[in-house]
Amino acid sequence: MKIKSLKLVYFSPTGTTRRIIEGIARGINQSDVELVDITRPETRKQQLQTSEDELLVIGVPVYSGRVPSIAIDWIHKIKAHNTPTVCIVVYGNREYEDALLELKDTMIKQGCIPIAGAAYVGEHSFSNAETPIAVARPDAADLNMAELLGQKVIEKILSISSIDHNSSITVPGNHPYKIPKAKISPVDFIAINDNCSQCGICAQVCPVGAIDYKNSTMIDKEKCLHCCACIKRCPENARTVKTGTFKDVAIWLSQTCQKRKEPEFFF
Ligand SMILES: Cc1cc2nc3c(=O)[nH]c(=O)nc-3n(C[C@H](O)[C@H](O)[C@H](O)COP(=O)(O)O)c2cc1C
Repeated sequence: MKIKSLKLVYFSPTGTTRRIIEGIARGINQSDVELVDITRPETRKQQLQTSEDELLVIGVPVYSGRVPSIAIDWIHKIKAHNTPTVCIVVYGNREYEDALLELKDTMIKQGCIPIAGAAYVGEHSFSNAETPIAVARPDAADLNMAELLGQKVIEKILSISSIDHNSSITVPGNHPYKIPKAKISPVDFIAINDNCSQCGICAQVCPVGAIDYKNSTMIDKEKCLHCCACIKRCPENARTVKTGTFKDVAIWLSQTCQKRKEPEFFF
C-alpha cells in the first residue's frame, strides 16, 4: 500500500523524544509531512484527525513506567480511521515498563492500527552534572537506529496491500498497567539563584504553564509535571534541584541506571 502523507506527533518537554521522532521521519523520507508538537499547553487545544492513507508516528516520554497523563488526555481525543501508526516511547535508561503497551492500546482505541513500535533512550529529565543519567542520548548511534526504524516502517507498508488488524504488533508490558508507587506529590524542588534575569524562557518552555511569565520564581506546584524543562533550558543556569527527596531520586537513578540500554523495535 501507499501512504499519502506523514503525521508526526510528539510530547517532548526536554527535546529527546522530538529528536527521535525527527530521526524516524528522516528514515521514512516522505515529502508531505505535518508536525504536531503537543508539548505546549496551547498546542493541545488542537485535535487530530487521521485517515487510512496517512501514516502516523507518535512519540511520548516515559513517566513512572507509563505514558504521561497529560499526553494520554490529548490522545483520547484523536479521531482516526484505520490509520497505520508507529508508537514510540523514550525513557531515561531505567525501564519503560507498561508505557509502550499503554500507548499501543490507547492508539487502537482511537481507531489506529499500530504497525510498529519502539523504545528509545533519552537523557533522563532528572540528569545533570551532579547526577548524570544517560547523558547526551539520543546519540549518533540512537539516531541511526531511529532512521533505520523509519526505513523498516516504509518497507513494511510497501509490502502489504492494505492495512487491517492483522498488521498489528505485540509489545512488552502488562495489564493492568503499573500504578505508580505514589503519585508524585507537589514538591518544592527547584532552587533559583541570582543568575536569573527574568528572561521568561522557563515560562515559555513549561508544558503546563506552571511558571509565571512576569516572575519566574513563582511556580504553580500543583500543575508542575517535574519534567525539568525549565531547569535544562535556562540560559543562565539559574535553576537547580534543591536538596531533598527529588534530588535523592536523581542520585539513586544516576547510581543504578548507568548500564547502557539500547533501542528496541517491535514489528
Ligand atoms: C516525572 C518523570 C518520570 C520519569 N519516569 C521514568 C521512568 O519510569 N523510566 C525511565 O527510564 N525514565 C523516566 N523518566 C525520564 C524520561 O522518560 C526521559 O528523560 C525522556 O527522555 C524525556 O523525554 P523528553 O526529552 O522528550 O522530555 C521520567 C521523567 C520524568 C520527568
